[in-house]
Amino acid sequence: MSQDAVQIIARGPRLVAEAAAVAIDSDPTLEGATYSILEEDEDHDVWRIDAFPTEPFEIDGLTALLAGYPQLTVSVDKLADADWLAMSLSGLPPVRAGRFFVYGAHDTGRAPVNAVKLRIEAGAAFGTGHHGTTEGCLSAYDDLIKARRFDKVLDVGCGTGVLAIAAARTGSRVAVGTDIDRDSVRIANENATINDATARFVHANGLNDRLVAGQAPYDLVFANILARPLIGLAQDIKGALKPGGIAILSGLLRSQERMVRAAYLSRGFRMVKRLHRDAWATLVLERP
Ligand SMILES: C[S@@+](CC[C@H](N)C(=O)[O-])C[C@H]1O[C@@H](n2cnc3c(N)ncnc32)[C@H](O)[C@@H]1O
Repeated sequence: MSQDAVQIIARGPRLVAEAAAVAIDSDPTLEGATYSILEEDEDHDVWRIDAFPTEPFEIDGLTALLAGYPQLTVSVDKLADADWLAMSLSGLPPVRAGRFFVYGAHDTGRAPVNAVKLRIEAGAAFGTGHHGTTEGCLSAYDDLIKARRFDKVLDVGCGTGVLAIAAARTGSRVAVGTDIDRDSVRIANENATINDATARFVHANGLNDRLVAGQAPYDLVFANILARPLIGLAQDIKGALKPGGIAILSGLLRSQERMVRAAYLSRGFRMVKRLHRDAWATLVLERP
């Protein structure tokens, strides 16, 4: 991470903010830039993009891209400390998603008795439960396990490992995850230990790993990554699932739902459910 970490904030109407978010997703040079999009003021149609570029070329790329949307008001603020991510997470409140209660060390003792408690230390990884995509995946999963048990679960793009850990803690015998980011894999394995969960995480691109292949076929695959990789991985995810198995997909914007859905429906998947959180969509699909 560069010394001068910045936060770029862009505010404007939903359609414009969503179009800018799609443009960020489509720009291969901005693949590593983390951002979120959410509704800030429902009454006045104010949506907000928060981007956290870590390299000078990402700052330049994002600023130039957002300048192409004159209806957005853009500000670039220096963050006081290079450890901005840890700082921003340390004060976050716990999250309740279905039966799951996701909390950090600072919230120990606040968990309700009847919840499945997941203590997640994020560090530099994504997945505290606060993001609409993680929360959407956990809520969709919580709903499914009311009626069905998923013996083997795969989590593609595990981040903190929160999704596979949730599965391991609710009866899945096998819970494995992959991430292209080595720090995330380390953090996810640490979180598995903290939560006494038999989940295992490996460094891999998509499903491309011997452990992942060795445990296939799966009853359920989580993939909370971006729209483009979700489309690119459709065939691999189908190949890794049992017939009748479930894919929970997130990381896509509502505006990208149709194209992601098409990639899976064209392979015979059936749409089971979709959830919306802020601008984000979570899709639940069943393999033929
Ligand atoms: C949005 S985060 C999701 C984290 C967590 N699963 C959750 O739901 O909160 C996406 C994660 O996918 C990882 N990722 C992106 N592309 C990937 C790929 N092709 N293969 C494996 N992991 C990938 C990123 O490094 C990041 O940790």
